[in-house]
Amino acid sequence: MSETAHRTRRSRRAWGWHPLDEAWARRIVETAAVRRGELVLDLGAGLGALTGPLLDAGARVLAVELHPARAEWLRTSFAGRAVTVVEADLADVYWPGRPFRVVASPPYAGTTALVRRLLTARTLVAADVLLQRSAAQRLVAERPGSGRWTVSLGLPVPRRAFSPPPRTDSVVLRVRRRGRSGRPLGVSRCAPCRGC
Ligand SMILES: C[S@@+](CC[C@H](N)C(=O)[O-])C[C@H]1O[C@@H](n2cnc3c(N)ncnc32)[C@H](O)[C@@H]1O
Repeated sequence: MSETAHRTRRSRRAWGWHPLDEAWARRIVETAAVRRGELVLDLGAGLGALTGPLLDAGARVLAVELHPARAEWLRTSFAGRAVTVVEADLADVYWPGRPFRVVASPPYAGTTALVRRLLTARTLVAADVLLQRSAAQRLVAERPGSGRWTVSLGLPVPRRAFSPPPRTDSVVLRVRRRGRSGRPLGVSRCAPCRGC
């Protein structure tokens, strides 16, 4: 195999993903109940499957994407809208100094470390992160963040929500900061069901 072909195969594996269906992306954003004007980080924004619905919900979005062509696509596609595109590695991102939320479908490799790091952010209010079900279940069992957070399984996202369908089911990991009373703070209830 030529060096170029080898590089292309490697980069396909490293960058490839199963794009999220538009209707499911909208459902994830709707379930997160983002409020108008909130600062929301889309970590691993890809081609903006979640960025678009977040902007439509009135959020100010910080979209982080490492792949240069995807970052450029985001800049062009959402030009003039309330989005800042940051071409950077998630491992190097500093969390904002003001209150923020996360609604994201990050790369599955390294999501557990990402969520753990996220929970150290003083200004994080809430996070809705699409993960492989098994990784999300492990995080819920681990209860990271020393009691400052409620970490639970949210919206189940079936394989058919992606094309092509991946091998495993996914779920939105739902993270909410606890208030003094122990109840989740600062986010309205899940919009569609009003009770989860
Ligand atoms: C699972 S895809 C999700 C894309 C998009 N959010 C969606 O739902 O369709 C993850 C994205 O993260 C990007 N990515 C991979 N590693 C990254 C890293 N270390 N830092 C930032 N972005 C990364 C990939 O280029 C890809 O676009």
